[in-house]
This record gives sequence, structure tokens and C-alpha cells, in this order.
Amino acid sequence: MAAATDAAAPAYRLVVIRHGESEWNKANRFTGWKDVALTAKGHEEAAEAGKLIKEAGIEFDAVYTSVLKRAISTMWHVLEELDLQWLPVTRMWRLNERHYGALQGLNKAETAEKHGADQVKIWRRSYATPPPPLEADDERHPSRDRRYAGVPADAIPASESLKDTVARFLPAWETEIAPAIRTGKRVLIVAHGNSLRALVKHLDSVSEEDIVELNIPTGVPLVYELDAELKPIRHYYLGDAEAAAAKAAAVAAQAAGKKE
Ligand SMILES: O=C(O)[C@H](O)COP(=O)(O)O
Repeated sequence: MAAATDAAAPAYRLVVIRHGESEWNKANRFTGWKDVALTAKGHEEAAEAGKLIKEAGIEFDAVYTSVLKRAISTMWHVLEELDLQWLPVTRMWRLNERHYGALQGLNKAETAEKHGADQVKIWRRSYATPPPPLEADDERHPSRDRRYAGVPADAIPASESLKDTVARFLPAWETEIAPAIRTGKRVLIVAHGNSLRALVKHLDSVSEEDIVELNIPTGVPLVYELDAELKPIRHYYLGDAEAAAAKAAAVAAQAAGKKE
């Protein structure tokens, strides 16, 4: 795609979507790399995301997603709504959700009751503080999951801060996704709340202070219009902006939410 001549006209457009509601989103549990499925509502959200993209007349040439089924299933719904099931898909562990360490499986509200709301907000939204790690011999440790067999042992996390997530996400962006966009490929990324926070922080140069208050809603297409240097000109959610903002606020409030 030629670089835009009009300053307001984007050179490129990127669409990113957080997966639809998952079983552990519904149960208000820390999920991270636990490979949970979408709920019925999550499947509906994913199909609705595809419909919104189709109504907006947006097309794609390449799709990137994680190796977790809540993102992969969301991608399938979107491609089905667009009748683009044939598109090339790249599944990358680097697009996985942030690893939540030993918090994975715990209820967020119960964890806030036990450790305090401030501590949970630090674990969920701070930039450089990781959650407590998994022990190496924990059966949940990713080194025991054959889908990560090709990942160097020192790259497999037992817990991740957002800073760690940015550091392992960016090689995927710099070496595969951004070059594809620069060749003119119209790209869709279907990923996770915190791996997308990592991308948004990079794209918009969000400060370590401001990133604390950024939350990504499930299943709502986020459109980035980029200039020739892949710098954002503007970004916006498709569909009802107030509904997207309300969903993002609900994500922020989960630590005070549902107990099991
Ligand atoms: O991994 C999870 O628990 C969620 O997908 C993201 O959780 P968070 O919004 O609490 O970071």
C-alpha cells in the first residue's frame, strides 16, 4: 500500500481483538497461560466482532494469534463471519497472555481479600512487578507443555510482569508482524488482554504510570490507523464506544468482583 499523501489518511490499518469471554474470565480467575475455552457468551462476542469488522468493510491478508484456544477460537469466528477461513494464520507463543505465575487459577476477588486490593492491582496492572512465580516442578509450569517444546528453556516464563510481556512480544512484532504490515498486508491480531496492553504501550508510547489504567475489553475490534512509520494516527473501537468503555471498566473492577 502506498504511503498516504494526506496527513489524515493512514498509510496502514491494523486491527487487534482480545479474545471473547473465557471460562476463567467468567469465573473471575487469573488465567495467564492456562488454556481455557470460550464461554457461550465468548463465542457470541467473537462472532459479533466479525460482524462489526464486515460492516466496517475491513479486509485482511494475514492473521496472527497466540497458541491458546480462547484466542484461536475467537479468530475462527471472525474469519467465518468474513468468509476468510482460507487466510494464512501464524500462531505465536509470543502473543500469549501474560503468564500469571502462581496466581493462575485463583479467584481475583478472593485474592484481593487475602492480599489486599492494592497488591492485586500491582500484580494485574503494574509495569515491572511480576506475580509470584510457579515453582519449576509445578505441574502447571509451561516447560511441561509440549506446545512450548521449541521455546528455549530460558525464555519460558514461570511468571511475567507487563515489562516481561513487552520484552517477549516485541520480537514477534519487530521480526514478523510489522514487516508484514510494511509490505502492505492488512493484518489482524487476535490475542489477550495483557499481550495487547503490551502492544498498545509500544505503539502509543504509553508511560509506565499511564499503562496501569489501561484495560482492554473482550471481543471488541480495536482499529489502529498508522502512518508510513507505523506510528498511530488514531485508534478506535468498532461498534458502540460506550459499551466498549463499560466492558473495559468491568475488566478493571474484576478484583472487586465475583467470588467462587
Ligand atoms: O489472564 C487473565 O486472567 C485475563 O485474561 C487477564 O487478566 P487481568 O485483566 O486480570 O490482567
